[in-house]
Amino acid sequence: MVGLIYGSAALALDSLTPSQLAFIHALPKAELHAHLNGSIPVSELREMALEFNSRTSDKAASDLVHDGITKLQNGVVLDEIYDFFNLFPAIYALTSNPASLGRATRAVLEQFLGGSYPQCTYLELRSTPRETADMSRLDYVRTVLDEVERYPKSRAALIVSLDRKMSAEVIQECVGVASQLKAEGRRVVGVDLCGDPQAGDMNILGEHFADAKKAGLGITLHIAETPANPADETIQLLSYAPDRLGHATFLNDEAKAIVRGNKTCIELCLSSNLLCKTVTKLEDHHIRYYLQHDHPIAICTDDTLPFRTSLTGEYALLLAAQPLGLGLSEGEVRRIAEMSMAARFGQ
Ligand SMILES: CNc1ncnc2c1ncn2[C@@H]1O[C@H](COP(=O)(O)O)[C@@H](O)[C@H]1O
Repeated sequence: MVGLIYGSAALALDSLTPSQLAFIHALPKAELHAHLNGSIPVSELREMALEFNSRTSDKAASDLVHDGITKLQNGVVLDEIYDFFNLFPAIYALTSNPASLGRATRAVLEQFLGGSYPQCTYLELRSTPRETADMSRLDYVRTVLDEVERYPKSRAALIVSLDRKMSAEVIQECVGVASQLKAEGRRVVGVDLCGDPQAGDMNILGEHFADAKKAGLGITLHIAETPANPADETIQLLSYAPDRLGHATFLNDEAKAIVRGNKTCIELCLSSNLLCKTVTKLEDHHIRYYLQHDHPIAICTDDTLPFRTSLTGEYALLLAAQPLGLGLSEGEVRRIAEMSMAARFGQ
């Protein structure tokens, strides 16, 4: 199933010739940066919302869900990136027990890996373990893994996300859950740091990332996603020796030198950055810098639900002629896809 897409990615996709589209479909590529609760197909979420509202007598919860889903269906317009995080309470109300979380995960996996033209060859899905009245964080991760592991190892794996707002105790619990499940042979391949880019204390993270590394997990961090992220925070996050980085939009020269020296793969999400207004226009996107330096990158979707995009759409933004796309050659796009496959944690 390929979800409907809108905006820049849809325009770029529409401008491609049939042979260019066939080229993108045939390209082996990895989706390495997709947040589970931000990637639920809107049709599935709408059904889940109808069922939720028919069951609940909690008027406030029902209104929250109704308003949230209506917004997502109509297309979200964000004034700035911080508006984005307000979308999640409505979605979280719908994925708060093992049955609904499993159902949402199945739909996300099918969206990326199913159909005649799967969006990607391999998906490294990520999600933040949530404790609710109906599940512990361990139950949460097990529920997601049960769905991920329906696909072969060569197609799907899970990254456990840590939210910047989590306390040290909860971070320790999440890294413990990820390490335990990996040791049990479950398909957890890494940990991520995500959430509101201005929240949290980045000083508490070092020992937990060291533990994750010891457990054999890859580390990816959302870094310098906004201009408000201070340079010393970025340098501190880089000192945790991440294997990949998300966004890395506002790196200064010192940070760029470290990242280039370590050849750290950058997960780039073009539509996400444009819609969150951290990048003004496609031609100004920091992908250009990394391409100029032949630095490892992976093109990813981030959150297909609010950003109304798909991985095929994001690749169309690479290939489409300017001004709809970056006008890269098929050779350049192939090289980018190869870099995404080379940066998988679960190889
Ligand atoms: C715009 N770019 C972004 N920057 C930072 N964090 C993001 C994000 N997009 C999503 N998330 C994080 O992922 C969670 C949803 O998926 P899961 O509940 O984990 O499956 C969001 O609540 C947010 O913490």
